[in-house]
Amino acid sequence: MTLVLKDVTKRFGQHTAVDHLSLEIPEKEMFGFLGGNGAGKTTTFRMILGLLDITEGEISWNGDTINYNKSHLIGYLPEERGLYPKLKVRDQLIYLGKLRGMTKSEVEKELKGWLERFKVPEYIDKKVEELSKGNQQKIQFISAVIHKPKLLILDEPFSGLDPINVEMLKEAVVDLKEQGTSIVFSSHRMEHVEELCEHLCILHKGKQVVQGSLREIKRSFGKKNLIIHADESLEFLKDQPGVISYKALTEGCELQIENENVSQAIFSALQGKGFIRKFDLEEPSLNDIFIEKVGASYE
Ligand SMILES: Nc1ncnc2c1ncn2[C@@H]1O[C@H](COP(=O)(O)OP(=O)(O)OP(=O)(O)O)[C@@H](O)[C@H]1O
Repeated sequence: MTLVLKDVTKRFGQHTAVDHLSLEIPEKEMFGFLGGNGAGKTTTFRMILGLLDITEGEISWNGDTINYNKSHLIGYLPEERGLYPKLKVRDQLIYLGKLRGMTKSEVEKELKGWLERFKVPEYIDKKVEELSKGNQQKIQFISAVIHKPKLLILDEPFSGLDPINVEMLKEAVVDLKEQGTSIVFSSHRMEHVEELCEHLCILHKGKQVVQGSLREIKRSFGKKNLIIHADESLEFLKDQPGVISYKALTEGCELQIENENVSQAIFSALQGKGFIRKFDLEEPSLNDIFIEKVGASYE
């Protein structure tokens, strides 16, 4: 059930939106697509789903192409949310569920379960236009998963949600993954991918700049972050060999260092420099990795 992209390119006229992208997205896993505005995430999803022609390359799932409009095995939360404003939530979901091969009573049972889980059971007979944007998004998420798809593609699932709803949706996504759904999602936010995904890809201007397992990506990056809290000034550490960058914190400093051995030397250099309250060697964040690979700050 692996999703495979082989050397996939999409051009819109002269503009290359996706540039020779090759990926293997493992089954029953959560895969993260990171990238800034216009990086090519939505275009890639639309090609995976068969909603957009591929200019060059191949995409297969279980060795076959995907036709989202004809498959009840796929769920898709598009970036541009597309519910019918005048329809009641119940009627809308029954309509969409039937398109995915469900009966009315199956849809109603699943829908009630999801609305209760999202703590909005009263929305079942409300028109979509009566709901806030964030709550409409929850309904659209339900419409993407109500038929229990095997492959779920979520385009920016957390954007526009308040922190409580982000958590609620994250938990739902993790549960679906544990039940065996393969999930691919895009985000602008590194921390969401860092928290949820085993494998990821960072796109920049249509090109893949990083790809692989989160653990491997961090390990192969080599550099580490060292956080030190102390009573005395630590500015002298700026000039220690192996220190790449120094950032002063209210309680001490954060250093980017070349490798673990440098932390050993810094530990020795701190002897006799007052009371050290914290000395933590951490993996680099995805943000650090992105900045290094793309050479630009990233939000
Ligand atoms: N139908 C189209 N016609 C022409 N250009 C397009 C079309 N769709 C997308 N593009 C261009 O392709 C590039 C990639 O767009 P895409 O929507 O895939 O990016 P994205 O990573 O999803 O960005 P965002 O995070 O802003 O949604 C952009 O430069 C965009 O302008």
